[in-house]
Amino acid sequence: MPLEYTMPGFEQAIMFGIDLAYPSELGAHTFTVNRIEFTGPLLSRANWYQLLLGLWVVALVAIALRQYWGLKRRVARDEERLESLQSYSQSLHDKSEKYKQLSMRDQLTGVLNRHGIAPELDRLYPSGESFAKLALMLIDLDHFKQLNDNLGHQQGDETLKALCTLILHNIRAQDTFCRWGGEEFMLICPQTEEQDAQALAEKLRQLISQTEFDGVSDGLTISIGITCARARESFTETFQRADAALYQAKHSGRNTCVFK
Ligand SMILES: Nc1nc2c(ncn2[C@@H]2O[C@H](COP(=O)(O)OP(=O)(O)OP(=O)(O)O)[C@@H](O)[C@H]2O)c(=O)[nH]1
Repeated sequence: MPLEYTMPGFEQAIMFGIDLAYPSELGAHTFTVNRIEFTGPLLSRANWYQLLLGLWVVALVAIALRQYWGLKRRVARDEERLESLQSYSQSLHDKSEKYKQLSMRDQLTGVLNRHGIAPELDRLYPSGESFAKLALMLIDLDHFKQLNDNLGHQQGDETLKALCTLILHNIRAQDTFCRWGGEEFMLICPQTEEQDAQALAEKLRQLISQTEFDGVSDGLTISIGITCARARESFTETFQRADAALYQAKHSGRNTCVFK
């Protein structure tokens, strides 16, 4: 051992003795160290095992914690993604509802269009045949082309809107009113007999002819073709009868109601 390490009070010094079994002569000697053994109360086999076990447990806990935090982060990320997908799907659903509603309504007057009345027709004609009493009316403005020509298309539009508002305020909640096309409208009245249908049509006809529409000085009239659905007939058959009734109303001078 180098001399400086043997100084008393030097903390890093390790001292070991060499027990020579036989006296050796003075001079240079070569020694072989076969084994170094550390001893002491802290270096017992049990302590080593405890230390290894402790390290092993610490390593296991560290791995488990790492997995746990990783999993937690992934779950939080997935939840965030799920939330954004849900809100995206909700906005798509809202938009599709909005477009569905728009596609069912006439843009000018806001009443149902042909597409919009289809669910009501499906309800009243299940499997394509009527099964309940109902009245169907076709309402057509008289000489509307003339009104357009004289007062302009814009005035024609305003008149159509006012007409729809007036009719909507004078039918029952269960009746369905729609714009069938151009200046022709359809009114479906469920659970309605011939007499009641005719009375309602006449009430509407009179109401329109007595109303002063803004900007229309000559007055406005309508013709109405009315019919009631017969048992087990198709919508087309009912419609054709109402159309024939309307044709007859037009040809008998307009501003009139005809039942067929
Ligand atoms: N302003 C306006 N006019 C429309 C609209 N849709 C259809 N029309 C017009 O309605 C008129 C319908 O003309 P016709 O089919 O000859 O009917 P009419 O003049 O009312 O004659 P009758 O039905 O026989 O009494 C046409 O001039 C169309 O341009 C609309 O949305 N706005």
